[in-house]
Amino acid sequence: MNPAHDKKNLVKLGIDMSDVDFIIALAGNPNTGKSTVFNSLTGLRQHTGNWPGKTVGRTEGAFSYIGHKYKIVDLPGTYSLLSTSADEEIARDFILFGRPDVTVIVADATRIERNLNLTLQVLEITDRAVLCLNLIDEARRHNINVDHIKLSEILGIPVVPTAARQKEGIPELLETIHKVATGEIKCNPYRVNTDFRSVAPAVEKLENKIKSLFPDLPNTRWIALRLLEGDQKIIDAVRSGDIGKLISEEIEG
Ligand SMILES: Nc1nc2c(ncn2[C@@H]2O[C@H](COP(=O)(O)OP(=O)(O)OP(=O)(O)O)[C@@H](O)[C@H]2O)c(=O)[nH]1
Ligand SMILES: [Mg+2]
Repeated sequence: MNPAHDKKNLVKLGIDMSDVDFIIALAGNPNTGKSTVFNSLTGLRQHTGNWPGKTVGRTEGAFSYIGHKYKIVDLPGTYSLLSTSADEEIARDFILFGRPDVTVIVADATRIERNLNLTLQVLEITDRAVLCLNLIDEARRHNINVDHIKLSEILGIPVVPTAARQKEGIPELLETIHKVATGEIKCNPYRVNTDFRSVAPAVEKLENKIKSLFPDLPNTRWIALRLLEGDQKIIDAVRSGDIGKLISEEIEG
């Protein structure tokens, strides 16, 4: 057992980490069934539904599986990790700084193309992820057939088809989460190629600078790429030092 999460940062983000072996995040576009998956894994009854079921902020729950204690965090629905809204920031900060042991991306099987945008963004940050291909019953009804095996090969992470409302596929999802958390399944995530010769030196230079300013910041490469893209929120956070706050407070305290 070798947890990959950043306990210090998770505590800073407000997560109670006592009695936890592994931490799981549930991310995904709005209305893909994240809270329904959360409920079926934890036995809790988070409110679900189109409206007013929308999840705001985070919700935590827990479950045990084969002797391990899991904490699972239901994140607000978001189309992107390139934050423009408070909800998107909550999801991004949790994945970026908390570094969950497994990030489960809940996707709508009837809108797979649109959902892959967030999936690829999550795979830029972490290499421990599972794609939960939810609403597979709806896809079937519309004669949409997603080749989940092929998709898994391309993405380099496990893909589990589910119909969470009917609890279909949930045991398989649980088993897969467990295998990724414990390292039994090793992911090899698809990464959009950013190693172009023309930008590589710039990325490296920026990354080194960020590392020297904020030595404990994880995912400095991701931050460097956002700076080069001109992501204003990240630029502001680096300029003001806010991006390192989470960590520097810990060092000072
Ligand atoms: N047919 C079908 N409906 C589902 C499935 N999973 C969830 N739903 C329904 O889809 C709606 C949205 O589900 P939620 O679990 O609230 O979705 P969410 O992703 O948490 O939504 P946000 O928090 O707003 O992002 C609810 O009416 C669920 O009952 C599924 O597998 N099949
Ligand atoms: Mg929800």
